[in-house]
Amino acid sequence: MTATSLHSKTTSKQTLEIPKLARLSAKKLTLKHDKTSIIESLDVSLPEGKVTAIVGPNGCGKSTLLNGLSRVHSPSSGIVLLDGKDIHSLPSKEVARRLALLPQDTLAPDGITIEELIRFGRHPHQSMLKQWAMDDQQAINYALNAADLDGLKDRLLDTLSGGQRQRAWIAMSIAQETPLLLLDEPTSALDLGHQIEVFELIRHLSRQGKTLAMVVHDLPSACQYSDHIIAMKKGKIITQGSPKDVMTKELVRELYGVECDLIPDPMTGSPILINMKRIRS
Ligand SMILES: Nc1ncnc2c1ncn2[C@@H]1O[C@H](COP(=O)(O)OP(=O)(O)OP(=O)(O)O)[C@@H](O)[C@H]1O
Repeated sequence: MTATSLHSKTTSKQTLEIPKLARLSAKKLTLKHDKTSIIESLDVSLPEGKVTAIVGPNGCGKSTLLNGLSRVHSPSSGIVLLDGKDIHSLPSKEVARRLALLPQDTLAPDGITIEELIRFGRHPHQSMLKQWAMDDQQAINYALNAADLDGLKDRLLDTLSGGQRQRAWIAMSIAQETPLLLLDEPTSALDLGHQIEVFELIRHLSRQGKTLAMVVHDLPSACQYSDHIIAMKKGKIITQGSPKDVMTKELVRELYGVECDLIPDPMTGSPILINMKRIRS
């Protein structure tokens, strides 16, 4: 692991074609587990070309929402629109060319290497008419490099540490080269250095035109690395907007039962949380 950030590495090496924007939104979306509504009649839209952080306490429905938006979870009512069309009416491959989801729980076949895992990300780009080509290998090399995995590409996935495995899955999502990328806690297993690299990569991808949404527990990172925050509680969006506008002492207390002070980052103006103290268990 080098101290070089992914951002600087990805800008200094091969650059892939900038993908077109894709729009993802939901109207009156209701998602249930068993017969219980987790998300009810929710309207949401991801700002194009921006990083959205979805925050909120455990169990409030963040993963359920991400799974609903990526059509892993079918709505009980309401609609998810991908570029204006009902996502459930679109062919799977077409969706997979526009939208990649990195779920919280991942499962890979036994005995595959990192590079083989990342190759799965190219599947939506293959067809009878388009076999494996140079752009596929380029996308894999880019993803390996972006996730700091060049030296590990031939290692078996099940021999890796949790953080290395998480980076391999992030690389697979990047190799899919979709304009929309949804990431469920992408840095949960990563050390501080790799967390920063992944957040910088996410920001870098948004600067290339991609639309990203990530579920994040770490509020300071959500404020620092997102353009837009969606704050959820009990299956509802209680507020959303830029970190500067949204992040208040009152919000932190309401979401997490934590008192804190907020000071502006001297460089970016985004809020920094200090003096955090739990006020109820
Ligand atoms: N497969 C399932 N079957 C039944 N209930 C589920 C299932 N998955 C999630 N739930 C319930 O749905 C609610 C929302 O879960 P979800 O995973 O979306 O929350 P979350 O905000 O992502 O939580 P966390 O921060 O802990 O990951 C929780 O009450 C959870 O227990």
